[in-house]
Amino acid sequence: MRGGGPDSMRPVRDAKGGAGVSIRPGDLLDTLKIVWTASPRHTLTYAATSLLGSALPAANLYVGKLLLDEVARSVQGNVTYQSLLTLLAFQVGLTVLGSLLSTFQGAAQQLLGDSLQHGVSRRILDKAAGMSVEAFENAETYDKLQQAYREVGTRPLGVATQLIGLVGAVVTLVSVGALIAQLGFWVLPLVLLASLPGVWVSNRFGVENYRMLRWQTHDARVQNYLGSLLTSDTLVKEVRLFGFEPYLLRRWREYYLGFRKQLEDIVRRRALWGFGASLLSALLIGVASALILRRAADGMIGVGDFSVFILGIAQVQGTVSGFLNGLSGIYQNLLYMRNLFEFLELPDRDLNAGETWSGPIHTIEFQDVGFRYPLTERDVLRGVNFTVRRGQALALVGENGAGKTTTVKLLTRLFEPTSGRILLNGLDSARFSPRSVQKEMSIIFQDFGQYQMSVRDNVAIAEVERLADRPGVEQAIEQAGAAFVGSLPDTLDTPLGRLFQGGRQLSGGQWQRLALARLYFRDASVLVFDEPTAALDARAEFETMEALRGQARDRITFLISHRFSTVRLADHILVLDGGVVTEAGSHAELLARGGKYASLYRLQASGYGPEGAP
Ligand SMILES: Nc1ncnc2c1ncn2[C@@H]1O[C@H](COP(=O)(O)OP(=O)(O)OP(=O)(O)O)[C@@H](O)[C@H]1O
Repeated sequence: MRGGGPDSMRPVRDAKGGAGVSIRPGDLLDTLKIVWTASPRHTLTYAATSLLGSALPAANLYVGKLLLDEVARSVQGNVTYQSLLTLLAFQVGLTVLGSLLSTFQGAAQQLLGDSLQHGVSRRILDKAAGMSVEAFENAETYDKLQQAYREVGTRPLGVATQLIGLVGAVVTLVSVGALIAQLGFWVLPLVLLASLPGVWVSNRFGVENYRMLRWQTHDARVQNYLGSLLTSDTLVKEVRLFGFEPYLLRRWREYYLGFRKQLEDIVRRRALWGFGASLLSALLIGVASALILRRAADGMIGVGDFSVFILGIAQVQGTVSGFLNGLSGIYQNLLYMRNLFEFLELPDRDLNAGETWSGPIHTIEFQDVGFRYPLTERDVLRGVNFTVRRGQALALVGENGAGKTTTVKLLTRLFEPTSGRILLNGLDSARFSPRSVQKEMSIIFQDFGQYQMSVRDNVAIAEVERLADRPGVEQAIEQAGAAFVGSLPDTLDTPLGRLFQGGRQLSGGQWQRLALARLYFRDASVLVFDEPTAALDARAEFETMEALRGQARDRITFLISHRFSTVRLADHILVLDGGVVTEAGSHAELLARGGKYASLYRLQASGYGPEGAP
């Protein structure tokens, strides 16, 4: 798991703590630019229909008032049926216009949302594709990426629609307000005032809710991870056998209970404040109603005016609440956008920066190489020196955590050394672009990928330019001894894995052979085997090592293995201990030296019986 296993899980944090993020002045404009670029046509359509629609409530109120006044006058007999019908036609016209506008508005919103989701997802994926391995191994960056990607479907569109909604609300408020204001100068302020308490409450708790969710991101990820352990097909065997389901469920529930406590706290406080706010609002509306009825009793306003007041209150309240909710919504969405911008602004690691390396690598020399993982306090490699030449195989041995994989990460330019240099053919590797150097290297990692794609894709993605090179794939499969491919229903085109329908699941060793085929498929002068035989049976291991020796003739081979039967085949062996090279030499030399290598070798050999001994 990224960011550590369950042992490194942090406790649920307090929801009321600061979110640690605040929006910047340019964020709104930047967001609008993103929206506009996603689809200018739909942005315009949405804005135009939305703003036109905002003027309709006032028009409706006004026509309704005229209609009521006419009906009242018709009681006295001085109104023609014709004039009533004309007003009705206006009202029907407004209704039709309203539904026409909202139809266009809805369609534009859906299409704009789709373009935005695609556009922003694309930017996030582009960014993720260019991010260093280091960034992925950093929990904070990884959280940012996850959050940005998770909410990409709603947030940017939210800012746009809410902002246009705000302008629309102003149009509605001004037009409806102008009608209400004619009933008396105090009516509008009272009605506006009555809307505020409820809106304040929803605004305040909306922000708090958002902060709570933000704070829960890390813990929610841990909880999700725990859930995924219980639903994973690959882990089910281990989980059942060790029987740690109750532990996982308990941890999962602990996180849930933590979230629940925070939610209950917010819901309780929100309910209390909400109740108080609605009482206050009812009181203010009561006062306004009493005052207006006073004027009606005095014969100063008619039935049409009264309808404007009654319907206007609801309209103003709804619009003010929409306006302020829109404000807080924009704020929350902008907080998300800030996270997105911060993510997009993370320094890129340009894999193409530097001179372009071309041609085979003949020698690799580590000169005093040291390394410390970012944000950590300990050097995991110190003063590592060695030279390896074409045709040679170098084995790295050492106990778990000794620094073997890290050495390979530096060699393959996934990370850069914090001190010292790596020379390729005598030239400083740092001068050359990581991508061009990586082109000369092929690798099978300890935790190699099991791609839920076809057999052919699993092999050929090592060199995507040659995806169609069927003979090349077949050759690599043969070199890797992955003969089982021939008995798959569609041979190279058989889909693999259980994720998708029709996929064939392979055994661990079969997957590993495909990973080996992937390594062979790339035409590289440096081959790196990080535990290449861990999942292979004895025969497969032997064959692999034979093939490896064949391959190694005109290449440089790096081999990490805990199996000494494999390691002894290497020309040169480095023993790493706590990030330092403690012994170096050939198998025979190291045995003769009688140091750590010799003792580890004898320890393992004794496990294999007398034949295993040197
Ligand atoms: N991404 C990382 N961030 C911080 N520390 C790391 C990271 N990856 C590895 N380490 C630390 O670096 C040290 C060397 O790890 P490395 O993976 O190179 O060991 P290894 O010799 O390959 O071990 P193994 O035999 O278990 O594969 C370990 O102490 C490990 O905890």
